[in-house]
Amino acid sequence: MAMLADRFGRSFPYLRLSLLEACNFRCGYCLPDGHHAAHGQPSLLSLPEIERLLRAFAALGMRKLRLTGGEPTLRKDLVDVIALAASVPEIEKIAMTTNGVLLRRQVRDWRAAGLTALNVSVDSLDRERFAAITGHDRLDDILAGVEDALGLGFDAVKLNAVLLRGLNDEQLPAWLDYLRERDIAIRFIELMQTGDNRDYFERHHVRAEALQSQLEAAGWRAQPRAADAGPAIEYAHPDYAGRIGVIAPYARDFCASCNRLRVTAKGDLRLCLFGEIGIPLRPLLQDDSQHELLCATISRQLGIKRDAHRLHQGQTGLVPHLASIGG
Ligand SMILES: Nc1nc2c(ncn2[C@@H]2O[C@H](COP(=O)(O)OP(=O)(O)OP(=O)(O)O)[C@@H](O)[C@H]2O)c(=O)[nH]1
Ligand SMILES: C[S@@+](CC[C@H](N)C(=O)[O-])C[C@H]1O[C@@H](n2cnc3c(N)ncnc32)[C@H](O)[C@@H]1O
Ligand code: SF4
Ligand code: SF4
Repeated sequence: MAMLADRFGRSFPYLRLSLLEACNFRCGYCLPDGHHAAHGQPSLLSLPEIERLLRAFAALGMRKLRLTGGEPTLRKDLVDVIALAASVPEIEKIAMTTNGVLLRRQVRDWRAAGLTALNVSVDSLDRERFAAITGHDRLDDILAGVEDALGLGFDAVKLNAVLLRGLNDEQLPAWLDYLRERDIAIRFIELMQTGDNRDYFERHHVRAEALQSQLEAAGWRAQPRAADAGPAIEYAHPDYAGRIGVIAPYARDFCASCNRLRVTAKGDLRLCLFGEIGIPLRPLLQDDSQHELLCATISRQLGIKRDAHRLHQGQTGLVPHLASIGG
């Protein structure tokens, strides 16, 4: 079967699957008022639907799956979802992005079910700042869960912090202390505008380039990217066990290395994080006999994937907030 490719020569080994839109946090840039269930919301994809979806993407060359949300760990059958993904032979990497609140209690179960990599969002190492940004005073618990995860033999454990002017953009020294002895990556993400966060964006957006120059001046060196890697440019330094990544979506040519597709919790294919259309796949996930049609539908849609987002023009596409698609 043909591998997924688009008009711009890009291929797509990486699928980001959102397991649900709900979240238990209230990050100021994402869900400042918390999650509110929409009336008449369709039920989440069932395990058989997820299995058909993963088998189709795997047949089309997907080798890395990321589970995301909302908060993916709120899904009651998460361990079954991970085990199901692990049973698809072509899928080599099963990663998840989480706010980390359930790490301490559940990370061993996720690892045992087959999770191979973990990204945890930690916007600040300062307890009060963390609570102010996320709406929850849970930093200590989350960091303890990260320590647990580091002992479980994951291929990678990474942290994510959204760079926020005036809230956490002067905390590099604390991060450097944290990274000195730990084999972990912290990735600083440039805040992205979405449909709902315009005022917050205007107040707190800060370009990531200044941080990159600062790192380079201090002897951090950019590392080569793997073909299935996410969008971070990762830097290493001989004096530190950990690494620093920078995700700079407003940088020139950011989208040239796009290698990922998304499926929402309702089963819509999204060709871009900031795309204008959702292609409903759920009707094609109802029976194993639909496999070929499902694969052909996904492949065909790649023909209309755009070269890049239009964030510089303030076009944020369908997403009201990144919890609605999984980032
Ligand atoms: N604009 C844009 N942002 C992205 C894209 N992929 C990931 N991000 C953002 O990068 C941040 C970190 O994403 P993660 O869920 O940790 O995934 P990742 O960076 O692909 O992770 P790795 O596979 O470990 O490199 C989130 O804020 C995402 O929204 C993308 O295709 N476009
Ligand atoms: C949408 S969350 C979903 C997974 C999980 N709830 C979490 O926070 O890790 C995925 C990632 O997107 C990031 N994110 C959310 N909104 C963002 C925005 N407007 N700009 C940049 N990153 C954002 C979060 O910090 C998180 O690292
Ligand atoms: S960034 Fe993640 S944890 Fe924060 S509100 Fe959005 S979905 Fe929830
Ligand atoms: S913004 Fe769209 S095109 Fe650009 S890297 Fe992200 S998903 Fe790919």
